[in-house]
Amino acid sequence: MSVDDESGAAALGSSRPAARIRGLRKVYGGVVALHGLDLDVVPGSVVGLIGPNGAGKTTAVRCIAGLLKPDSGEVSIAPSSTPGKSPVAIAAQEIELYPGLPVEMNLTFFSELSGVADAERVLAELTEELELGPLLGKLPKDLSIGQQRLVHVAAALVATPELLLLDEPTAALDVGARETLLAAVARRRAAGVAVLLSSHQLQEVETTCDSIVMINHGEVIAAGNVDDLIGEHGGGRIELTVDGKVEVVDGDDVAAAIDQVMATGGRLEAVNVIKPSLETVFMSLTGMRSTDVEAS
Ligand SMILES: Nc1ncnc2c1ncn2[C@@H]1O[C@H](COP(=O)(O)OP(=O)(O)OP(=O)(O)O)[C@@H](O)[C@H]1O
Repeated sequence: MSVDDESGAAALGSSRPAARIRGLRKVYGGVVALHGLDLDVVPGSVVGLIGPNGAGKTTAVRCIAGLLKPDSGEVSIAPSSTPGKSPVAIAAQEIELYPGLPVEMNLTFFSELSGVADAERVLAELTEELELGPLLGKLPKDLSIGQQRLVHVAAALVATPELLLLDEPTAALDVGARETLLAAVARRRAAGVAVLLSSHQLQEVETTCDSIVMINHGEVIAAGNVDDLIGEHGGGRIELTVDGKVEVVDGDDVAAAIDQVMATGGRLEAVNVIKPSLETVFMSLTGMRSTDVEAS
């Protein structure tokens, strides 16, 4: 990773990417995890990084954060435009908290590590924003997995980064905590932070992200504005279960789909109508079914 040495003063409010990724390639032994990823994340936007299990999302996020060395390619991170803020912070997929420190000390430690200005105020605001108050005195082992995840993401937010990398930040969060966290992400976007959000939760990606990069087997299979992609690839589909087998019919005409599938006989057990959405884009481009997507 390189942090550009030009002044970052123009980064906020400009279209200059906070992260500029070109030709990112990573091979593990014989497995090519990334074939040459191109990606920009501009200030004040949230880019969703989506793809099936093993697509290469975590590899990409870790390479961008500088935690993993790519085999080739360029990762440029814009320097911080504001003294006391970090250029980049990551909430990695694996929860990383110091087991011997209560939550408050963990967060204080991470804010000191990043050299954030006015750490006490930042921590107090974050505690209120993410409703962390009841957790502050507890050790990580005494938290639920969802609570640990929230504190783990908070440890990235205390760095007040200008580029925020989030790898499955809402995994294991309940509905309330998920909404609280996504609202915090939206506030940072509004404040000019560039966010890269990797997630399997396509509904939250659809509502939270301005654009997406969809990868499969380490290659980009779609990229762009969420609404444009839904318009282009997200036609509705109908899944009909006949004698335990799922048949997929494209379109939104349920009666015609039933007629088509029942023409060959069999017992109709279930009909699942899927409206155009990021999920239908995902299914159309990866060949997955809705049940696969729910399980992923
Ligand atoms: N340390 C490793 N050693 C060998 N292969 C690895 C390693 N880490 C990842 N891989 C492989 O690289 C590919 C991409 O993995 P990666 O974890 O980046 O995918 P992902 O999209 O984040 O998956 P998931 O959605 O399941 O978290 C997979 O084929 C995976 O098996």
